[in-house]
Amino acid sequence: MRNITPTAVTLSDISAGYGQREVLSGISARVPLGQVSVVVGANGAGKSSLLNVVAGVLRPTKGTVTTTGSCRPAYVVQRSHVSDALPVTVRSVVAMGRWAHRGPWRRLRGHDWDVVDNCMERLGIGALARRQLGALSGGQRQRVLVAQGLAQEADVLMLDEPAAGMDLDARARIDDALTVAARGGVTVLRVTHDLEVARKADHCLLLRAGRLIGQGAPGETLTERAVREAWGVPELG
Ligand SMILES: Nc1ncnc2c1ncn2[C@@H]1O[C@H](COP(=O)(O)OP(=O)(O)OP(=O)(O)O)[C@@H](O)[C@H]1O
Repeated sequence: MRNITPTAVTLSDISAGYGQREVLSGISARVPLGQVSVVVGANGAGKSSLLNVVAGVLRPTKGTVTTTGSCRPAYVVQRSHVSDALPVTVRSVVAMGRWAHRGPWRRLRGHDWDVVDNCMERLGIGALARRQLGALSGGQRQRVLVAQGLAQEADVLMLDEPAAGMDLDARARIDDALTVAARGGVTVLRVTHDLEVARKADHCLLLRAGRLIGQGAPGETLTERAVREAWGVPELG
């Protein structure tokens, strides 16, 4: 008998879009508790939109999102959504992640700073602690945002292409940090168009043109045929 992990988030027959344009249609899927799940597919397939529906940022026109048990969310945006001019240090940005526990502008306690420093170490940005966010490279900045997400110690951590444009070392750091978080009980849901990342996840949701064409363990879901279909590549011969 297969061992089915409990579900953290259930999507039932979700449709969503922008204005009159529907970009997600009839999506029913589950996000398993305490695992790393990926939303994978080609450009424009609707990955970010689906993440936004789960995060409650984009309201579905049809269907429901239900969560099980404790479900405090954290959402890590893409670095391009953060202003270069923000006059704050790296450590302060990561510390903002603790507002989820202490409330905004409240004095952080010793434990909060331990979490902040630990999250920076996990992402390999400890040495950047006193630098201004705006003075960092794109890849460094993205790691700061992931550290901020981890510092929230959320139940469900959602990330939109957290490793986009990064070098191998930074990507490995992010992968490891997310895996460790999941092993600690956090439900991780990340968007990626990188098949290598998707194959290493515990669970994947494969999208094509706004529809779910597969879900489950990557080994079973990301077959050559399914990948060809998702990327619109015709079969040879
Ligand atoms: N704010 C918006 N307003 C209007 N249309 C949008 C908006 N955001 C996304 N779309 C459209 O919705 C569709 C799905 O976009 P989405 O960003 O969800 O896809 P994606 O799979 O994450 O793409 P990518 O890999 O290129 O980031 C696209 O056709 C896109 O043009």
